[in-house]
Amino acid sequence: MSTDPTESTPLPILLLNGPNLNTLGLRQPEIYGSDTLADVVDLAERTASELGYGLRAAQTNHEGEMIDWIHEARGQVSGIVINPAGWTHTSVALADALVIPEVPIMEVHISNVHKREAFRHHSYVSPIAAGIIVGYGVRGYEFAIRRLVELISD
Ligand SMILES: O=C1C[C@@](O)(C(=O)O)C[C@@H](O)[C@@H]1O
Repeated sequence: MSTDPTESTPLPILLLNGPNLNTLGLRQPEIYGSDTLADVVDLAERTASELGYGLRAAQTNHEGEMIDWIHEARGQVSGIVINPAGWTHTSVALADALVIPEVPIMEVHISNVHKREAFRHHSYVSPIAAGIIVGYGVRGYEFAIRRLVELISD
């Protein structure tokens, strides 16, 4: 990475986690593992920082709050990594919102949703995502940030 002080700092990456992901580590560890949301944010911060980016992270159980944050992200972030959790499979409104910031979106699922119930096989977010990382456990967040930075740099 260049250390030229005249070079401007890139806009941060936004990491968004949807409903119930605040309970990571407790919730169905046989599916989601034992890492907590704090561990995920720590991993994401370290990965972003290694690549020269700051990270803003937020989690909510309230769909309208998530949509407001996505609107506010327009012009403020370089790209978005999102695990939409249950809204993946239900929310046209979330997918509509994610187009508004006009930045690359990476969709992450900790579990392999395609190995699970049929209702988890469809995602409203995937058609607008630049890429999807599924079934790599929480390391998927790291891979998503690495890919996001490649996309931003292109
Ligand atoms: O809450 C979640 C988490 C999830 O997005 C995942 O990370 O594997 C998969 C979704 O089906 C589920 O509703």
